[in-house]
Amino acid sequence: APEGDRGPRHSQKCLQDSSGSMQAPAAGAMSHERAGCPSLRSLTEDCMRLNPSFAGIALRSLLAVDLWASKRLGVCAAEGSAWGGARPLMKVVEVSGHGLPWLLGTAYGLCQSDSAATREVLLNLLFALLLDLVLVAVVKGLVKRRRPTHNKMDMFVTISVDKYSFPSGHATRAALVCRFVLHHLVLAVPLRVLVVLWALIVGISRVMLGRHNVTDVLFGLFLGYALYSVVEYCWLSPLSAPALFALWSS
Ligand SMILES: CC(C)=CCC/C(C)=C/CC/C(C)=C/CC/C(C)=C/COP(=O)(O)O
Repeated sequence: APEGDRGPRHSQKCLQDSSGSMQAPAAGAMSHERAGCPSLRSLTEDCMRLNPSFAGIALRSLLAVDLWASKRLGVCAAEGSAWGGARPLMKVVEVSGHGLPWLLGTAYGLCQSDSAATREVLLNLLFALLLDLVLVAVVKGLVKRRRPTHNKMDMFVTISVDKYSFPSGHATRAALVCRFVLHHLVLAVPLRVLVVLWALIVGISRVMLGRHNVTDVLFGLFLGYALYSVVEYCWLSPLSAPALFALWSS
């Protein structure tokens, strides 16, 4: 009979010795395999494949919904897509959340600032942006999730791990910068609302451009939000990092 038709009775027979009693699996496994019977381990693996856990089913279902929704929401993924006309605008939003302008702008501000308080804030922002870049690169390298198939790889300056999509680096940066700015800049309420809207639009634009799946962006926003707490915890000051501040005070 084919492998799949043998069923539990076959498995049970294989685990019994000639006297009909059940054998300890480790002792019997080798001889049973030699006799053409699957080992207990391969039976357990087959069983897990046929009967996956609830968590496994939930994860697969979530990923299926994620792929389906991301494909439908990727309305600016190409010029010919449903909202292809909005693609240039989405690409401007993309540049506004890119790492390079943020890093260069912060470094420039740091070199130009002549107040100790501004320098402290900008140094911590630079530290936060670099930490974010490293963290996202590590997670992308570990998870290795491919970008959606409908994404056109025409992004402005990327590094090698940016071929992967989990998590969205733009989303982590947007959430991190948003929290940072709201905590350290005194802004009028309409401006504070604008900062939050900018972060959300950066996240949404990643899916609309077809760069990311929805879960990449949601996790990215969460990671950036959480990373700000780490930055606050490790806050660099002339007391905690005197050598670093000495670089700019001379
Ligand atoms: C310290 C200074 C001033 C410069 C550091 C230079 C440096 C290492 C720059 C790298 C910036 C860069 C290329 C970031 C990648 C941004 C990017 C394309 C992320 C991908 O975002 P995603 O949302 O598509 O995941």
